Amino acid sequence: MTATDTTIDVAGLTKRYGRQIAVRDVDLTLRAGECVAMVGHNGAGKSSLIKLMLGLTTPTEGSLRVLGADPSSAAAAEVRRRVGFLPENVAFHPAMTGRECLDFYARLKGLARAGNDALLERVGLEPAAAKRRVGTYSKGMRQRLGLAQALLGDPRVLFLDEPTTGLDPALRQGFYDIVRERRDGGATVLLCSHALTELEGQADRVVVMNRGRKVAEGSLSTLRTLARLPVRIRLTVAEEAYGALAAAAGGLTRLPGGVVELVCANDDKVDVVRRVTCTGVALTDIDIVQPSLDDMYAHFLRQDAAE
Ligand SMILES: Nc1ncnc2c1ncn2[C@@H]1O[C@H](COP(=O)(O)OP(=O)(O)OP(=O)(O)O)[C@@H](O)[C@H]1O
Repeated sequence: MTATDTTIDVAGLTKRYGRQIAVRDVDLTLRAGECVAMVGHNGAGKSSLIKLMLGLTTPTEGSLRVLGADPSSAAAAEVRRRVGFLPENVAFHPAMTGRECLDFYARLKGLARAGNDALLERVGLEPAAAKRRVGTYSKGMRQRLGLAQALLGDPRVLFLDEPTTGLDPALRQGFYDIVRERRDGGATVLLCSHALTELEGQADRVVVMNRGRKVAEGSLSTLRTLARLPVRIRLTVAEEAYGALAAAAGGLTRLPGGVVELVCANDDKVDVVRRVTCTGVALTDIDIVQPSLDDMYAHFLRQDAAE
């Protein structure tokens, strides 16, 4: 990884609205070819940070570079053409067709309209749908059009704010397929979401925000190591074996379906499994459940509150 891979560089960034501090002293570096998820409660500062990166607002303190330029400066006009943004509540003129909307945004970005049909098809809006007025679109179709708008001009930086809210699982999957395609093509993707479980497997890195501050950052495995949350070992065994298991591995919790759960530190899991198998009890199944992104998120918020 070289310095030229850096697409977004944020240092000591603070944004105040009067007495309200929306973003507090945030440092963040994003690189080409990575998908980063920013998670946080309502009011954590995610949208404020994206607005700063888009150049829609200016920092109160700190510095910010997007593709090498200050995004709010006049000099960043060219940079803005290489940035795509899908806002949380995307809205288009209901009387315009999907195709007309996309052509309109292409003109705003100073782009040719030639590739727009292909782009609409890529996001799943077939020609018949693209000819319909947006007012007749379902939520999923509006969101697909929003994504097509964000992808105009093959942006090097893509901001997606709550992109999958209200989409069914199949649409969400299709959405993430496109995100992965862009990331693999070298774009930086920053996506904000409350839907933590669906981010597992999608994001290379997670940034946890709380009350305007960045409280944790890293890949899921890094966050797991930092959080040091226990793992759950779930065993399916006959009921008469419970006593032997409890003696070998400590306290256990009974779950439905003949399953018992043992909780231990991640570093101890191999040892616990060894002790369990040494008891000689007949195991029908074994499952090791790592802490979810939801668990880690809750942990970092608790830690931040305690500090
Ligand atoms: N224009 C503004 N004027 C005053 N306060 C603002 C403004 N924009 C945001 N804030 C405040 O800054 C804080 C951070 O808000 P922000 O919208 O960035 O959070 P968020 O993490 O995006 O939340 P959500 O998930 O609800 O979109 C909140 O307390 C909010 O009320």
